[in-house]
Amino acid sequence: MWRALGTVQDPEIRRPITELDMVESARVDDAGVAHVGILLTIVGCPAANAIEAAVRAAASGVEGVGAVELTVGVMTPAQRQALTERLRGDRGTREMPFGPGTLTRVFAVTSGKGGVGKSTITANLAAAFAARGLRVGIVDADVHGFSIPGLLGVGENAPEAVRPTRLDNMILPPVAHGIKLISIGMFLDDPRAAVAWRGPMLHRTINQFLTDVYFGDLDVLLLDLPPGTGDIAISIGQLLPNAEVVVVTTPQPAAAEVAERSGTLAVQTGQRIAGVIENMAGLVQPDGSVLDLFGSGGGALVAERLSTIAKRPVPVLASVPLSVELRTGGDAGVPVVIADPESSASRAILSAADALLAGGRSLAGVKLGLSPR
Ligand SMILES: Nc1ncnc2c1ncn2[C@@H]1O[C@H](COP(=O)(O)OP(=O)(O)OP(=O)(O)O)[C@@H](O)[C@H]1O
Repeated sequence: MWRALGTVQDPEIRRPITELDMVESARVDDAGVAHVGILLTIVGCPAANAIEAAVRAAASGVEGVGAVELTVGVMTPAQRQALTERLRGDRGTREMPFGPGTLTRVFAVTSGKGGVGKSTITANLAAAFAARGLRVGIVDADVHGFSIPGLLGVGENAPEAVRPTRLDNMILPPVAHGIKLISIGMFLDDPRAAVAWRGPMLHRTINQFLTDVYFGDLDVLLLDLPPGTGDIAISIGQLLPNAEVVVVTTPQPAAAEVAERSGTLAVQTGQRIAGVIENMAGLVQPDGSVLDLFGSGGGALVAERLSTIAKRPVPVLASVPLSVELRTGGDAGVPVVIADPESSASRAILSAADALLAGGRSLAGVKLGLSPR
């Protein structure tokens, strides 16, 4: 029975419920009735129905079990605190786990100006990493123009709950398409309201996202930065000097200069520029001809200039074409990389993700900060 219950994962924490002290009791009586008591983390846990159904299914699959009697309780504050301490593991009470020394690859996706598809690329890169079997998280740091929840289908019109669960001072991020995500949009009473915060407040919010949100052990963390070189980009530079920066630009040569500035800031804060992704490149038309709506060469130009600034070669990771599928996938909350992995946009993004993984930094000397089970 215990083994069967061990196959049930908490959908938000993504660990077996048997490891989270969520199974209070489990026994099978002589009549073949399984008596299972589970403890939810909080009252009104959004995952309650899913957990109950999974527990029932797992218990009834055990040999000799004819019926399942399930009792559902809620953890006491002390049990909850023990759980959050355990989840934080050896990282101590409120330490930020993604700074220098982390085993997680941290990519900050930036652009010189808005509307170049930075958020669309971030969501699709995350989906590409998840498709490669990696554990992926996204911090939507574009607090003034948050769009990641919508792009991954947890926007205001989506069926899933968009309010993250809170376990005392730990925040459990919603999971969409296997990606854990957190966004300022999830904390606003009115997601349409403008966020009018200044630097210190933004800095605190990003710091809190990185510290109090339980991402668990991630292989990759992506940050969707606001366009330009504002307060958030500087905060991320200070908090995560180990982050690798991905610069998104259009093929328009005139856009190259502004994109270059974002890369320059990264170099100044000691971050490594992982590469450039050119987005909105030539549109293949029904007759097979290519329409360069936004010109061409912008990606190569930015990469060349950033190579000079960084004093090391900065590659163009991919050139993603203008694509109706990419746009409609974003509108529908299903990244094109998942919906149509064979489309030309998907192939370009998947190859960019592979190039990013291949260009990994050395882990020599990095402390193994894995959470205990
Ligand atoms: N390659 C592409 N082909 C077609 N449409 C695209 C492409 N890339 C992005 N788009 C569309 O362009 C619009 C802007 O994209 P997105 O919101 O990702 O840009 P952004 O750079 O993150 O903007 P901001 O930083 O201002 O939030 C969206 O409607 C998106 O669907």
